[in-house]
Amino acid sequence: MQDMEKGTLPIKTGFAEMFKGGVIMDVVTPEQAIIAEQAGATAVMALERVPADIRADGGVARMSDPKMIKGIIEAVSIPVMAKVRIGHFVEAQILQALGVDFIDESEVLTPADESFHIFKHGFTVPFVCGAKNLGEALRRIGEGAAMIRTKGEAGTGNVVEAVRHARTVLGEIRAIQTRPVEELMTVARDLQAPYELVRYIHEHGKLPVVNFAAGGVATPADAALMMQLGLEGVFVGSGIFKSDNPEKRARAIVKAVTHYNNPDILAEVSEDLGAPMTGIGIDEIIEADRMAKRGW
Ligand SMILES: O=C(CO)[C@H](O)[C@H](O)COP(=O)(O)O
Repeated sequence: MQDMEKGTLPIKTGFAEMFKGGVIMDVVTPEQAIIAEQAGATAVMALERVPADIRADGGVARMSDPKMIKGIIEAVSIPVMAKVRIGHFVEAQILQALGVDFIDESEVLTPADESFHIFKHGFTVPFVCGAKNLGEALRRIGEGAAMIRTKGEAGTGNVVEAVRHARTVLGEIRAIQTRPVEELMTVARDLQAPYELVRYIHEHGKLPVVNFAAGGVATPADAALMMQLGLEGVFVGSGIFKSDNPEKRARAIVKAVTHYNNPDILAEVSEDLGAPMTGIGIDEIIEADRMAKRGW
């Protein structure tokens, strides 16, 4: 799609701005990618299994087969993202060589490195990364992420963790704005975040990159909830293609994100969608299976 070979940080973050107000959908086949594009997705995330299936299957989840990613790139005209394991910079080199438009360094896959994330400034392709709190978001931005998303708890169809992470990040941003400037170095120390980025938050009251919701969004109401909380767009993985009527649900979620403040439209698009994916209660997940705790 876009030539990212000379991708500087402003080009990468500017590209992410184009997704604002939109829905990015996980797809596992070219056919699903076409459904997503026709429903109005602003981008697709190409992967072999949606998070609900990764969770159900267990084992090691890795970067998808390049052939499958190429098939999806050929099928659609919207940007195509794909996932690498946390810290797996060789998987990222491969995806960059394939020409994907964005890389998700994702906790949904099995981490390759427990201590170190990818040095994303070293790539021309832009990256999106998950975060549970502001410190984590700023560390990823410090490493070069051009976009942030809440981690939520992917593959559960349960929005509660995405809400928790969104409220945490946005609440921490508001708290920084109230601090006098001389306290910001201590704030940076406590958050384990780069000082210059804490200064940016203090001055602007927002992250320096686009901030999306992800992990557990399954209904139009979930998507609108994340927007009303203050996020700038939504990733939906399992919620669409693990539901009864993916075409209709995909269109409904896109409309819900566009009209997130209009309850009449939200009521209309929520009607007769067929069964949503079966969700999982967060308490039903054992600690070891929590995807959100991967990465730091
Ligand atoms: O990293 C992601 C963005 O594509 C995940 O796939 C996303 O969090 C999806 O989670 P879910 O399946 O719960 O919607």
